Amino acid sequence: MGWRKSKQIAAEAARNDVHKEEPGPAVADVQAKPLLVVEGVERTFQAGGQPLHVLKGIDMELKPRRLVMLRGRSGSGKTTLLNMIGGLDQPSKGHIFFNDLPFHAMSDDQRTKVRRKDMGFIFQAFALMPLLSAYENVELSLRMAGVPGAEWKPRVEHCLELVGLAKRMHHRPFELSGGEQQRVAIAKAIAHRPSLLLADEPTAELDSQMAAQIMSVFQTIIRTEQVTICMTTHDPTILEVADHVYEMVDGKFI
Ligand SMILES: Nc1ncnc2c1ncn2[C@@H]1O[C@H](COP(=O)(O)OP(=O)(O)OP(=O)(O)O)[C@@H](O)[C@H]1O
Repeated sequence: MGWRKSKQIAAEAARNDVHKEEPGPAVADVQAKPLLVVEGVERTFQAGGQPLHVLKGIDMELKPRRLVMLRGRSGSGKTTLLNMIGGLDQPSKGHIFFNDLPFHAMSDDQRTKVRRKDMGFIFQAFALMPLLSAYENVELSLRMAGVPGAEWKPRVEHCLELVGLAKRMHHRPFELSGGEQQRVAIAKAIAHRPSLLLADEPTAELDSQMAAQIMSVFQTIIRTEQVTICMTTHDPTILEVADHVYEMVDGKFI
């Protein structure tokens, strides 16, 4: 359901349905506290001795269990913003709150701890270990997240099933298609149960059919794993599955 649509339904329910004791899911969803808040964020780099203003005052929020897309031309600042949301970089000005934690004021180490526990990342190039099977790749991320060994097997199998690769879990990346490799990367990114998944152009290397499969997997994991997804894209054909699209032009949303 689109963001606007769920908002409309929530407003209507609030107006008409005064007898209901419990709010319906749409109402609960709209009222949910944001997982992430970005306020007046600016980012300036020094390039060739000159300041380069890449982000020029960004405000946004990510509500739980939403699929949010950042769209914009190459160089408009999407990756810079995604890095900031993921705590990989800090704003020159403005505030970022993740789960109420002030990312803009925290040290690298503090942000790294939060990121390892509560965030997952997916990139354009699938970032898998080439000599490890799909299973071993996902298991590795649990090992690195410090998840107890007894939980690995059921969790790895569950995540690979969720992305539709139960039958291919012992294949290595070169034995899988690009779309399948990206699905392993998704299983790897969600294995430690993050609340936020950040994806930088996750469909850029894929044909339209594989891209549609990735978007369908994203919709599944939002529902079943209660994750929020924020992704960048150039691809106009996948925008329709987004709950909300932020359009970026030259470091600002329009
Ligand atoms: N560390 C840095 N130092 C200097 N300039 C940078 C740095 N990181 C990004 N930039 C510049 O900021 C601008 C925005 O880059 P960014 O990667 O955020 O754009 P984008 O919208 O993600 O582009 P694409 O779609 O091509 O990935 C570019 O002009 C880039 O060269």
